[in-house]
Amino acid sequence: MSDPIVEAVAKHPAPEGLVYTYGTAGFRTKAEVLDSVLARVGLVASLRSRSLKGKWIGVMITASHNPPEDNGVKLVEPLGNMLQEDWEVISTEIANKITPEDVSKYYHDIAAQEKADLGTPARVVVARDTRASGSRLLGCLLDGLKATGAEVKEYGFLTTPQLHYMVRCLNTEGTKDAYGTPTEKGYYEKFGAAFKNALKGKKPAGSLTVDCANGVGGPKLAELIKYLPPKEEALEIFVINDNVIKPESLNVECGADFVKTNQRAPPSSKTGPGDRCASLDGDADRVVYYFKDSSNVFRLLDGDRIATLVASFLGDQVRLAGLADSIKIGVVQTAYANGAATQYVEQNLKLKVDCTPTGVKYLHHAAEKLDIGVYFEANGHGTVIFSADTLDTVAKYEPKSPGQKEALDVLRACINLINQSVGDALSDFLLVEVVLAHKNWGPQEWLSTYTDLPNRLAKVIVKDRNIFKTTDAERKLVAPEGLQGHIDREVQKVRQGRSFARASGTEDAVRVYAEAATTKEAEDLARKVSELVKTAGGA
Ligand SMILES: CC(=O)N[C@H]1[C@@H](OP(=O)(O)O)O[C@H](CO)[C@@H](O)[C@@H]1O
Ligand SMILES: [Mg+2]
Repeated sequence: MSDPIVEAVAKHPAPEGLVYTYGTAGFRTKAEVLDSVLARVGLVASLRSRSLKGKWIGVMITASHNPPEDNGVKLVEPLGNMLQEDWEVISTEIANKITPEDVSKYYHDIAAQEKADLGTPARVVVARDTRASGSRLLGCLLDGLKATGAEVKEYGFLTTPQLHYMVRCLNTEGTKDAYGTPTEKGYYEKFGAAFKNALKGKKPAGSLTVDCANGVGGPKLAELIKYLPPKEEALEIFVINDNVIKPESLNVECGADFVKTNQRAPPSSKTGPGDRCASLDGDADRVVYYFKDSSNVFRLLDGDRIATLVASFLGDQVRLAGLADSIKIGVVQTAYANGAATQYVEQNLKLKVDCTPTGVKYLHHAAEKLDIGVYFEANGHGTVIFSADTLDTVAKYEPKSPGQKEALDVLRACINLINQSVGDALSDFLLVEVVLAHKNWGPQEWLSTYTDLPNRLAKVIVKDRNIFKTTDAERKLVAPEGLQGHIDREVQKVRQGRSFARASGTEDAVRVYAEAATTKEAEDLARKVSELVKTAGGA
């Protein structure tokens, strides 16, 4: 009797000699070597769903901010979270099995181990970004899914956060936690209405130009705009870099990663001084803001800035609503957060800061422990999550004055405006616009809240990055032995110095971060620490 698993896997043979890893952002590499991985991810998605008694699992085909020739795939848990860690291991294992028979055996072993009854339904939601390789890879994924007999919902093109939203909606449909209608229209209606309610008649000053990285965010934002209040009443949005007809232009000289890495606007940007601009990445789960100041100097407002802005605003609304005693807000950052941002949150906003390892799943997890958890990576990935108790308190609270009612209304609308399933560039920028409108701030006022410490991020190529082991949320190295002591000595030589080195989870390199009182000191420190890393890594 033929084995459908063996057949599906044999149809998409793995290239010889390649090792795949399910990393921070799923599998991600050159699209031309991903066929076998996609077919096998189909098998894992079904197993995961069956291990959860048929809950919907998401599969997103994207390589986010990577170049157009790359692609990738990641799995989404039922409430929209990133894949659980033991399943990352299973995914890596199955991707690296050599023969189709090995894959099939492993599939059945995992089914037994994870109590995934193969006779019960498996449900999987799939979507992709606009990369040219996406349609071929989708075919490979569907072959894997079909072989397992899964029920598949195909959404075509979606942003990554839209896919997370669909997964959460499908799994909560008809329950008291129902998140929304699991359709694109449902998404636009939910966020469009929340934006209008959160603005409460306030109008953001000026317009916003959104660079969509020539990715899937472009057409999706164009659609979302149809559900926002008319521009005369609320926000005028100019959409640029939205060319998805030319997939080779994806993330090229535009997008959030270009802006953050190069610390400059996309060359195509034509805005004037004081005009707010935002850039999304290729799958629209990251956003950074920027503008030209009155001297025509480029100014970046990154994820740290979004976190501080939003935390301060939500703190105000909670206090004004009379809820400060029952709801505590916290901010979660990684070691890449600028030291000035951390200090501002602790000393000016008087809020708690937690630091976690790099990667959204760690931040999300830490934020889940807070009443209101604001988490952003400096590069613009992030969101705000509200605990079940907080949602309950906010829903039931009876305001004692018109002022309390006003703040409570805004807070309730913000809860709906913020994508609870994952960081969402579209929802995040609408939230920023709401905050700026309420504060009556332009980008200059936002920037003036604190001054970033000059910093440098460098990449060092070493023989084996896996020898670099860290502790203390990746801020200190425990191996190679002695290296941390050398780094500490360099740090002490500069004013307000801070530096750390860690192996990247997405690239074959060690990242070095340094900040100090002046640009020169930050650059020197980054260079010295990079040299130490190079020597220790035997490059
Ligand atoms: C310094 C930096 O920006 N690191 C990024 C990058 O991780 P690395 O492990 O540093 O390669 O990609 C991750 C996935 O997109 C993202 O979560 C993270 O913030
Ligand atoms: Mg992304």
